[in-house]
Amino acid sequence: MKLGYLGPQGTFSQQAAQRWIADKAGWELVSYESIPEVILGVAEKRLDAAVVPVENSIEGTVNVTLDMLVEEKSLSIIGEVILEVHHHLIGKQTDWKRVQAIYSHPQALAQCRGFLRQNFQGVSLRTAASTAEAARIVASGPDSWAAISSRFAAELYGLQVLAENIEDYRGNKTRFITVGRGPVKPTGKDKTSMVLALPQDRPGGLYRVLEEFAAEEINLTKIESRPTKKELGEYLFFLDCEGHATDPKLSRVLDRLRRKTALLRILGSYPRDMGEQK
Ligand SMILES: O=C(O)C(=O)Cc1ccccc1
Repeated sequence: MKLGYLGPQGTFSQQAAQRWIADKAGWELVSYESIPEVILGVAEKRLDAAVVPVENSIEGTVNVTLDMLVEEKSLSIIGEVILEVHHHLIGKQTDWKRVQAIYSHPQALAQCRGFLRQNFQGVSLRTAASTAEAARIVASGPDSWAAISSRFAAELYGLQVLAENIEDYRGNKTRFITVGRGPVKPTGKDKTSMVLALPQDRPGGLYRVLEEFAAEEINLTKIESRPTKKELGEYLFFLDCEGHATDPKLSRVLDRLRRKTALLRILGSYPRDMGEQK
C-alpha cells in the first residue's frame, strides 16, 4: 500500500506520515512535490492514501487542502495526526549577519513572521515547495542563504543551526489528515468532518444547522468557511465534530441536516488523534 506525502525527505508531512503508519503494517511512503499533486495521486489511484497538512495553530487553515477535498469527490478522510512543529533557521554557516536570503514553505515563513521581522528585516524571503525543499535548495546554494526547516532536515542536508525554535508562539501544532478511500469502522473515539452549503442567504441559516448539534449535545471541534468561488459572499462551511457518522446521535443530526442544507457531504469519520491533544 502506498502512502503519499509532501516531500522531499525531511518534511513535517513525512514525520506525520511516519506517525500514521507506526501502528499499521504494509505501507510504503512515496514523496510528491506539492499538496495538489499528492492529493491527485490518491484521486487517480496511483496512491492508496496521502498525509497532508490541513490546519496550524498559528497560521490557520491550509486552504489548498480543503479546496482539493471539495473538488475530488471520490476522496474521504481516513485519519488525522497532530504534530508539534518546531522551526529552526539553518544554513551552511552560523553568522546571522551574513544571511541574505531565507527560504521556506509559506506556512513556515508565516509561523515565524515576528522572528523574521525582528532579526532579518530587509533580507529576501523566498518560498519553497516545502521546508525540506528549502533545506535542499540552501545546501546547494551560496553560504549567504538560509532555510527555515526542522532539525531533522538540517541533519539530512548537512546544514548547521543558526537559531532554534523560532516559531512566534509556543505549542505550535499542525493537524494533518490522511486522505484516502473510506469508510473507516468506528473505534469509539472518532471524529467526523463534513462540508455543507446553506440553502439561501437568510437570517438564521447557520444557526439552524448548529442547533441540531446542540440539541444532541455533540461537540463541534472546528468550523471554517471557504468561498464557493462562484459569487462573492457565498460560502461553504467545513465542520468537524466528535463521533462517528454511524453513531445514532450523529446520524440523527445528519438526517435532519440533509433537509436543512443545499449540500451536505460527509468527508469522513476517522479515529481522533488523542496523542498530542490536551
Ligand atoms: O513543508 C513541510 O515540511 C510541510 O510538511 C508543510 C508544513 C509547513 C509548515 C508547518 C507544517 C507543515
